[in-house]
Amino acid sequence: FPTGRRTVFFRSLMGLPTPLSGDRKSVQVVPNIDNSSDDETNYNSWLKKHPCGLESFEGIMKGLKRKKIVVFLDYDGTLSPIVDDPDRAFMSSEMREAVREVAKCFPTAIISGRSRDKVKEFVKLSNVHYAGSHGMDITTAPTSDNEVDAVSFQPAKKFLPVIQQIREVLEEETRKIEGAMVEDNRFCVSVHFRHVHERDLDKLEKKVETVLERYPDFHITSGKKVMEIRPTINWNKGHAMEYYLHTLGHTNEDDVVPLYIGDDRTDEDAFKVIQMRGQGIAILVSSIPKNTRASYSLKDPSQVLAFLLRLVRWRKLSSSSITNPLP
Ligand SMILES: O=P(O)(O)OC[C@H]1O[C@H](O[C@H]2O[C@H](CO)[C@@H](O)[C@H](O)[C@H]2O)[C@H](O)[C@@H](O)[C@@H]1O
Repeated sequence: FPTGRRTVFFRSLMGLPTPLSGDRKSVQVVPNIDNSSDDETNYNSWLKKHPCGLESFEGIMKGLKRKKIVVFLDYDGTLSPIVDDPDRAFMSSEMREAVREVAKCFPTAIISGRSRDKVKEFVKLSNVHYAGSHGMDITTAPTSDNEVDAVSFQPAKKFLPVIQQIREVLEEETRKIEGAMVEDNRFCVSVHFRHVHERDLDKLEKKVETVLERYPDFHITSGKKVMEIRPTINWNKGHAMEYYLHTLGHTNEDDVVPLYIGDDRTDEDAFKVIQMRGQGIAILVSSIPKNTRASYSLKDPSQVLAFLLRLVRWRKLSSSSITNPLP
């Protein structure tokens, strides 16, 4: 990176304000001035470019009655609100029921940065497909009660022993930085800094960078107050989405419409795939303006819930109107 870009990159990585900084809960390094009316104006003008998925629902679904919709959902920040403790990012029972119903109507996959086991433990549904580690650990749902998830693709499998080694080194190196937390996401590792004091952020960043110098096959991506260490392979959430479309038998079909809802930078890879396909619905979950490839937006997980419920209602009404067309 040239120095300027590098600074912007690391500032964004550390959650510090940048020209594109997205997370409202970023560390406050500027005086606390009340900018709420500016914020609202900016959000409203951003909404014109990325209209609310609820308000645009009819327009989005127009002409899709006979199409095969395949639903993809991110977990943190989409199905569950962002909370302080990653181990307590539970989804509500209403959300669980809504996802269960969605999955009865459409093939549905959850693609998360978490380890697959952990996200499944949170979601607790057997009728959805799960992909953990940002799509690097893909399974398909059982087709009968006595089956288990079938592991279908793990493109980073050969890195597994090294990833576990990196996790141990990071745990050791960051142990003395108060608030830092290392999370094992199986094919990737998260270093959380939500609770790290601002004065220690640089130190943490340098420690993680120094560790990674020893592992040239790995790189860091950034999420919400988290550094994600992952193997450098050409595989992301967008590839995972395409993999599912292929596995579910929807390759090259013109009438297949992927619908992806996600809140984070890693979800942009899936939005990009949808944009390139020229068919599909990409929805960003955000309560602040963000640079995104998604066409639509939802403010927070409560709007995601409302959208999913509406989707189920729409499917039920549209299938009855297809089976029993009006005279
Ligand atoms: O792809 P996702 O399912 O969105 O996973 C991305 C990361 O999500 C989790 O961290 C984020 O949510 C936590 C709980 O709300 C929050 O405390 C943390 O600050 C956020 O970054 C998860 O813990 C990470 O491992 C995932 O990489």
